[in-house]
Amino acid sequence: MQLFETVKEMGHEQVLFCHSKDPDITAIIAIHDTSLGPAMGATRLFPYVSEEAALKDVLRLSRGMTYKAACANIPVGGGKAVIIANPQEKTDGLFEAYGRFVESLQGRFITGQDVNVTPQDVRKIRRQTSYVVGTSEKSGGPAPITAQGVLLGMKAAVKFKLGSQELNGLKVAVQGLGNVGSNLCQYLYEQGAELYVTDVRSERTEQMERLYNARVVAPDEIYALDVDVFSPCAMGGILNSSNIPLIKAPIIAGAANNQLENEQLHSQVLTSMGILYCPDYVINGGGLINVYNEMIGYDEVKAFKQLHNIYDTLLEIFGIAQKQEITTFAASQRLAEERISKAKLKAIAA
Ligand SMILES: NC(=O)C1=CN([C@@H]2O[C@H](COP(=O)(O)OP(=O)(O)OC[C@H]3O[C@@H](n4cnc5c(N)ncnc54)[C@H](O)[C@@H]3O)[C@@H](O)[C@H]2O)C=CC1
Ligand SMILES: O=C(O)CCC(=O)C(=O)O
Repeated sequence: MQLFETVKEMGHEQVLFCHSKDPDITAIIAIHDTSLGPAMGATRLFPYVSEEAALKDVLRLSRGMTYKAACANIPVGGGKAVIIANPQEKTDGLFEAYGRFVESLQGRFITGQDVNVTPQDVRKIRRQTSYVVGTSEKSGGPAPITAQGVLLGMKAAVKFKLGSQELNGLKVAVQGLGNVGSNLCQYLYEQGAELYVTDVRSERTEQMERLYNARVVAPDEIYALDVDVFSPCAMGGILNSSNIPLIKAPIIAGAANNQLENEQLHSQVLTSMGILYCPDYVINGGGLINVYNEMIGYDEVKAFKQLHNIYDTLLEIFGIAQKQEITTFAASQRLAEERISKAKLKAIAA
């Protein structure tokens, strides 16, 4: 990867490569855009197969956060961080050392919990820096509200595609039953949806089967199910040229960040197949909305009002895409870029 060429093209302001010897830690913090406010984005811990894979992930995730904030109308910028490590090897020292790197940015980057990082881990990061969110008992952590946002987005998509926002009796396939996916299963069950689930961890699938009468399928069987909605809630890059042709669901509405392996190509393929794709950074904005509200002084009513915008924003995006004959991904990008430009102009004028 040509690093400077890539960051210029993607629009990043700063990429910080973090290393300490004792404890041994390797992490990357990417700040995409701070023109609307400090960069917010959670920290992911993952045993990446290569440094390039970690870098690619953090660059895409941080850019997605800029668009996510704009679509959610939240005055913050986009950032994200990845710690390259095995989840089995997490230590207090690792999170404390990472916290010192976050502190060194003096509030340009504010972080929280993503894949393989728990609220308890975030408390360890907080020992070294105050620039963390998602530890408040008051707001309940970002995952349940992210799942609520996905549910709202799914209702918008079902209304647009099938004519009614009713989820009762619809078949929904959920991939990934972690913090977000398991909450989503609960809400879908409460709405009367029929659940099909998969995870690489059998204890998670067993729990969903027991609690919500979900039908369990193998990880590679989830794509081809004859369902109404496919909800990817595991890792990114899971919609690619080999599995998209298998998808029968007319709607894709899930929480995972960076679902499309190749955004331009795969959003086009989905559109040509008549599949309505909910852009990930719009439908999964609930976590950001939650931690932002936590940062400014948590007010549940205000947070839920902002969360409900996900429904309207998605309907607006679907409308733009239909009218302009573009993909929903391109429509969301347009909407976000317009909002960012307007906010920048307003800031200059003030
Ligand atoms: N936690 C939050 O509030 C937010 C999360 N997201 C995104 O949503 C996704 C899920 O986040 P969390 O639930 O917090 O993560 P998590 O780590 O708690 O859950 C992910 C689950 O996916 C499973 N999984 C991994 N690979 C799989 C595969 N190939 N097939 C089936 N299952 C697989 C894992 O075993 C795990 O149970 C991530 O992409 C994250 O970036 C986005 C916005 C906010
Ligand atoms: O939890 C956070 O810090 C912000 C939310 C986030 O990172 C995400 O939506 O991916």
